[in-house]
Amino acid sequence: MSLEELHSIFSVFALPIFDLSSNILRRTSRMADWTECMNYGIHIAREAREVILHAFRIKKAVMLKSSPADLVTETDQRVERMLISAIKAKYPHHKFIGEESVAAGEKLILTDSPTWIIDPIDGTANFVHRFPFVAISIAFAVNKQTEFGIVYSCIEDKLYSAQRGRGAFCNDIPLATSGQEDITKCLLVTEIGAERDQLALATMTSNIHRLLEIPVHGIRAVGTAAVDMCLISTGGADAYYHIGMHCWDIAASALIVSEAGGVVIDTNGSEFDMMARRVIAASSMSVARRIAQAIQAFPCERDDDPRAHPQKAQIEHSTDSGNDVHKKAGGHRRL
Ligand SMILES: O=P(O)(O)O[C@H]1[C@H](O)[C@@H](O)[C@H](O)[C@H](O)[C@@H]1O
Ligand SMILES: [Mg+2]
Ligand SMILES: [Mg+2]
Repeated sequence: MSLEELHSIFSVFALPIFDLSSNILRRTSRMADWTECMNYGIHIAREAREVILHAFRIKKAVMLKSSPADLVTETDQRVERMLISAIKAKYPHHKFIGEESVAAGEKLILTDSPTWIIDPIDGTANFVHRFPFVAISIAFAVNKQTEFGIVYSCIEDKLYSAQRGRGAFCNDIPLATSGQEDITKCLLVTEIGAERDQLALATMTSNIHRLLEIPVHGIRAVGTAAVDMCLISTGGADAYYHIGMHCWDIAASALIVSEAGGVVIDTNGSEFDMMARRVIAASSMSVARRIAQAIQAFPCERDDDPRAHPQKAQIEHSTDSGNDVHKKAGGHRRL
């Protein structure tokens, strides 16, 4: 009987054993070595990359989610299905939070159980337009703490990985942030996101304006939050900030940045919370705090808020990227 099943039985009686079993789970996860799990995650990410590389080159059926800029394709759904079924086959008691499973109506609940947090294609708009920055992001959490993170930038063939307490790597080469402490010497990355309402757009553009006038050296947007953040871990950029992304976009890369010697905080300056949909990842705390001081956030429902992720109305939209964009019937999307 798994510890999670033990939890559910004894928690009903609220017996002292319940505390004992959760303490066992905590101690076990602290002692556990998740290397074998991470290596399996890397193995299936490599398999998923082959599917993405093939689909990258061909015409795609594009569907819309929360806005005309929030795209999804059959490949996103197929890759997520492939990853989750491969993991279930090896680790049947593990839990999952997947971007496209949540979009299809699954509840987003992070428990103490071993949980895989998956974005099958981070940078779907790039994928649709054949803009060559498309990543698979896989994080693994136990007791709500990320134990390892994998970000595979598929077209670049750069596999970023980190295990808690054991450093960060890109294609097995150790990573280190720039360590930059002077905001006026920083190159920033951010994302414009899929929000197209006036408040979000005004907030995003005023944040860019305020940061540029500090001044900073520049601001870039690669189109995938996961790769943006991995660039901080390489020292290729010095800080990333974003409001509105989801846990699956950044759970893996947040660990990769911190294991490369960077800092990851909330945009309000408090401790990072992967469900809050706000993040600053930086080469140093002084740069992170300076960005927190300069920017404002627009309101976002937490990822783990039960009211979040309602089935969004599907919007008709045409695109000039040579792909067919079509309306999805209402209700849950097939996965
Ligand atoms: O939907 P995918 O998985 O492509 O994730 C991207 C979001 O769609 C953007 O809004 C967001 O701004 C980031 O670009 C994020 O990577
Ligand atoms: Mg994403
Ligand atoms: Mg995605």
